[in-house]
Amino acid sequence: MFASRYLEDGVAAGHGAVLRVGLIGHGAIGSSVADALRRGVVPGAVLGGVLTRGHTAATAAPAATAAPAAPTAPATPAAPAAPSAPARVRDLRELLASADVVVEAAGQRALREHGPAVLAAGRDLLAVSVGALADEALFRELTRPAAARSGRLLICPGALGGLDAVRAAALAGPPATVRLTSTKAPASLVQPWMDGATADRLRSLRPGDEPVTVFDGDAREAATRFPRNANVAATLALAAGDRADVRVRLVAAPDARLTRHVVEFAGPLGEYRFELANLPDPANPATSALVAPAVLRSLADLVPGVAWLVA
Ligand SMILES: NC(=O)C1=CN([C@@H]2O[C@H](COP(=O)(O)OP(=O)(O)OC[C@H]3O[C@@H](n4cnc5c(N)ncnc54)[C@H](OP(=O)(O)O)[C@@H]3O)[C@@H](O)[C@H]2O)C=CC1
Ligand SMILES: O=C([O-])CC(=O)C(=O)O
Repeated sequence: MFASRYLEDGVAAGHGAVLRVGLIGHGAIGSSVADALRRGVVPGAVLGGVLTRGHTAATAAPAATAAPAAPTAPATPAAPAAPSAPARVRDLRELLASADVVVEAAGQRALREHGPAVLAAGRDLLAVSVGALADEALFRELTRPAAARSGRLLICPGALGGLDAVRAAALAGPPATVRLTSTKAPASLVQPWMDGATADRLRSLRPGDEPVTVFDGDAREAATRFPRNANVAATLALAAGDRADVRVRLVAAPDARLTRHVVEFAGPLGEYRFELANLPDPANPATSALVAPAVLRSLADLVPGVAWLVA
């Protein structure tokens, strides 16, 4: 259904059967996604525009009008990167004009700030900063019945995996246990609200020191208190049927070369355990390098005319 809408829009706008992607954020995730789209890694998807606040040095290039999506055939993944500046837009209005789907990869505040307007404009919104949905009011606003507007909120699995099985099993009945244990390098877990002693303790952990549990509680609180670390907790809770009782433990591990997420799920059909050990993104070690490809995978599912999927 949505695919044919993109197809018709694209053809009507003279862009051919392409999916134009608008990006909010051009940091570790956004810049990788933008580069991959330019290289044609997702056949049928093109970069429409990129919106940032221009606060971060690496993303503070002067604003320029976004180029409209070109109707060219997508390159193969092996094609060399197109050396071009991001298709920078000045504001959300300009981004919406250049996009069929908008990807939020900019932080929980950005999802709060732009999410409602994206959906109201009839664009689908692929959210990465899923922890923002721990705010009940925002969740209700972004998930109002589709009849009220045509855009849909799509949740990117991001750094997690196994959510297909969790979603499927949760449809069979409420799970008895849903647990997430995330282990990261200590510096990535330091938060502005922590007292000086706690922050200093985390920063001073050295290889060989014992891991330190920095949080043990529910998914909503985890996502709120660790907005750059525990979006995955909110994602798991939603996949398990919007459960309030998902237990989350965040561990600072001085020896952690990889960011580890362990999902444990027990439901009426069985028990599952998924463990992901992700390389951190070199541009932002708090973010797993898997997240940008996860966005690309989600976008690939939205391209019109796709013949087969592992959905
Ligand atoms: N679901 C998951 O598995 C994961 C989710 N995340 C989420 O993704 C977010 C982005 O991660 P990452 O790319 O590593 O972060 P970075 O800090 O590397 O990049 C953030 C980008 O967003 C831009 N930005 C920030 N606020 C706004 C805004 N209000 N409007 C427009 N642009 C904005 C920044 O530019 P500027 O400052 O110039 O505006 C920058 O380009 C994280 O904050 C986290 O919420 C991260 C990892 C995993
Ligand atoms: O990238 C990760 O491993 C997870 C993460 O930061 C988040 O969920 O916010």
